[in-house]
Amino acid sequence: MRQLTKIESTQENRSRANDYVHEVYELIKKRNPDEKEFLQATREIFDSLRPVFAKHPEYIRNGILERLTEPERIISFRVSWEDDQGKVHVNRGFRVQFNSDLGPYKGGIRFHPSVNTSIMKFLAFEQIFKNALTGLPIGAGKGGSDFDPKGKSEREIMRFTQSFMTELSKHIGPDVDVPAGDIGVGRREIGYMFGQYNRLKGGYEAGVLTGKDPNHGGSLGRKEATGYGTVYFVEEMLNENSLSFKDSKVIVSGSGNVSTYAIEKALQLGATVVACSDSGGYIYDKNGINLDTVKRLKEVEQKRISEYVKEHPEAEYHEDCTAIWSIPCDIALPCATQNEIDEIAAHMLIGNGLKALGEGANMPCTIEAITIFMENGVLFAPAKAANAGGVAVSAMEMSQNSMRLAWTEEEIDERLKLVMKNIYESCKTAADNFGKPGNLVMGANVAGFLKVADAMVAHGIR
Ligand SMILES: NC(=O)c1ccc[n+]([C@@H]2O[C@H](COP(=O)([O-])OP(=O)(O)OC[C@H]3O[C@@H](n4cnc5c(N)ncnc54)[C@H](O)[C@@H]3O)[C@@H](O)[C@H]2O)c1
Repeated sequence: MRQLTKIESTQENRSRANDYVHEVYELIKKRNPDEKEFLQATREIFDSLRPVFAKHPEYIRNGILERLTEPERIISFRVSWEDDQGKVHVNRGFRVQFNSDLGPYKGGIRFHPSVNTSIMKFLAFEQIFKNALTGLPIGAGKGGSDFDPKGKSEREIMRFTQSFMTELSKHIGPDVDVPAGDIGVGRREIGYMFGQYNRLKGGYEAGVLTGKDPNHGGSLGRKEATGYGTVYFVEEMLNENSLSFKDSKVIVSGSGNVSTYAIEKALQLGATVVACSDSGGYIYDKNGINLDTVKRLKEVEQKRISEYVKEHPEAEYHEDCTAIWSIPCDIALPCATQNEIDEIAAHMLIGNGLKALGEGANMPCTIEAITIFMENGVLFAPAKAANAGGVAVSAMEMSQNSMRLAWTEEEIDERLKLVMKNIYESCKTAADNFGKPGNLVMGANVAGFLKVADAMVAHGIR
């Protein structure tokens, strides 16, 4: 009889959890009908959380999901600036301060014409779980502008960035909100933002931004952290399954910050990277691409990846960047942008023998593509976990700034490796505990959620 009551109550909890998740998702859809990327990000998380609510009804009582999916604050502002010809332009700036239960808001700034409220919200929402997974004291935010840096002069970029920071500076601070870079925002833009912030505040607040130049308050190893961290995480996953990067054929999309250092680490671990891309197209070299050339073209000369074949005629250039996924490989590392791998790309990769995929970019695979990978036994490292190395080293930069000291590159790399290993273990354990062994998508969502949900319960309803 007692046994029966227990089973009934378990079933009751399960159905209450399903109803709760369904109701909250319907509410979010109704409230944000046009935000397709944000809805995609929430749906992907919600699917993982049903067993958590069945086991922990206290999260339902505390309205965790309703609160967790509504940003604490969204700031939207005008950014006016003058081009080199004296013409006035107006862009829109954003900062989404999503959740501060684990620390000051933390997350990058993106400059890209596609930036809108939905993209900012999806990125800031994902950041909640990612930052929680690092185990470091950071909340979650994201910001940016629909400004397109492509084709702009150095001075135009500086004027725009200063104008952007003039407004943003009212809403951030070392203990409030600490932005970093993302697409279109690298060390140069962070430098201009940092200069403008300090000018406006009349002081030197080293901890207000991360991703700074290591010669001026930045951390060694930050530039490399996301790409290296992704490869460290994927290597953990491969080793667990008696595989490794050594002698593997790898494709990395993009040729920006994350891609470059994912390529570098994969090469160091003995892989051959046969292709990379930019938004114009991709290069393919069956013998392995030359990273020095990619770095010079992208980091120094700011040129298109198509220029690569002028120096390496043995390589091929193709204009459609999405066709990069038609090249056979053992490991795919999408490191460019959201939704770059859909069902068609997933089927092509699997047909060509893909064994593992690590998401270096944020949400690079559609939900349908993820399902296809999992159903076909591809080892899958989700972005929230795999690309958390960047924000982890950003948090280390905050620590160094507070202590007014600098750790060595070796110290940072050791800490990064440890963080990525711990994230892998937390994801694996959470997946085991909630009945989906080996499912790192579920593991990452659940492990990140538990950390932030417990803090939200502890901090009361607000
Ligand atoms: N920079 C970080 O520390 C960090 C941390 C975590 C996650 N991310 C995520 O990683 C991704 C890349 O960020 P980044 O900092 O390297 O930006 P970046 O601007 O340095 O590089 C982006 C690269 O992607 C290319 N690209 C853009 N759209 C493309 C497309 N449709 N197909 C192929 N290539 C395309 C660009 O040409 C560029 O080479 C983003 O999703 C970002 O949110 C970045």
